[in-house]
Amino acid sequence: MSLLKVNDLKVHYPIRGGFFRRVVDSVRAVDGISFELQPGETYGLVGESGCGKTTSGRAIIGLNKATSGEMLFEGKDLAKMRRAERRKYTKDIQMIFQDPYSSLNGRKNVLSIIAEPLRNFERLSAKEELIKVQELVERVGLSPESIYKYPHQFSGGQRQRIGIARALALRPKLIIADEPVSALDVSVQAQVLNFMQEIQEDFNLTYLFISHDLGIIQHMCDRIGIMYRGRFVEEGTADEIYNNPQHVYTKRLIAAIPEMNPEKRFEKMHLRQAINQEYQKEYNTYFDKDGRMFDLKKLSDTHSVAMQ
Ligand SMILES: Nc1ncnc2c1ncn2[C@@H]1O[C@H](COP(=O)(O)OP(=O)(O)OP(=O)(O)O)[C@@H](O)[C@H]1O
Repeated sequence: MSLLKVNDLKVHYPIRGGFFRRVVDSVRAVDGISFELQPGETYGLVGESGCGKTTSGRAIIGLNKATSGEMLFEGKDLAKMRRAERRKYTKDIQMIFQDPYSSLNGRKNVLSIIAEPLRNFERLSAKEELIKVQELVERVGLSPESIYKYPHQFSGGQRQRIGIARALALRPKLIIADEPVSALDVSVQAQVLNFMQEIQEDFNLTYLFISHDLGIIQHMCDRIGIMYRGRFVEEGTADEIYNNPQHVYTKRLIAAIPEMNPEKRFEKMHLRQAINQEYQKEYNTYFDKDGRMFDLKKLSDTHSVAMQ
């Protein structure tokens, strides 16, 4: 059984207007996406800013309400659960946020920050709690004395490690990582990503990895869903997406990855021009007469694309 099965998920934000602030329209942030996460895999959600990646992650963890659709976690629909029932799953699904500084309470020391989820869910004595927090802090590569320090006393990479320790405290099954390294220096990004891969094995974690950066997604993910305006345009294994992209939008995203090798830059510029021409010439293959994406069509067991 898949760990998480998302079925036709929609999240629409109401737009209110007029004197009575009535709902006059809605933003279709997520407009019918479906995907599954298998235990132990890393699934990447990728797309440009505003395509609905964060909203999808927040709906799964319960920070945004789903307008419709299913989110089956180990077969149980999170979307239909009441608050109290859903709380049980808070232990199993945790989130790591983009900006480790604003997601950690600056007035609390590391001990309180990491102990907070434990206090909410486990009845530990002060000593047991201290031991557990110390183990977690060491596991994420920080010194034992770190627990008495405050977030501003750490570097960005270290703060993200504190966020990870906090997410790990309840031994979750699924971690939703929303742009976990975008706020970090490039030199630190690789360290944090490699560390996330290391703990994935140790803690048996499944990741839903959200990023606009295809380079990072390629490094981290087994399978990838490409989002565009609240919908999927393509889904496949990392290899299928990178080496055999089918949708013009996926091709565009891949061609936009900066080329480090100066000899290949010219080649890449030509590729981008060719894709732009394809976009104009073949528009009807990818979008219907109202400019909407088609539904995903299966090309193989693992590869699907939204084409006519
Ligand atoms: N609370 C909200 N109320 C109204 N519209 C919202 C709200 N949050 C997000 N949106 C809109 O929903 C759409 C999707 O936003 P979302 O943040 O999920 O995208 P994203 O792909 O994660 O982008 P980014 O990488 O910039 O965070 C955008 O058009 C955004 O403006």
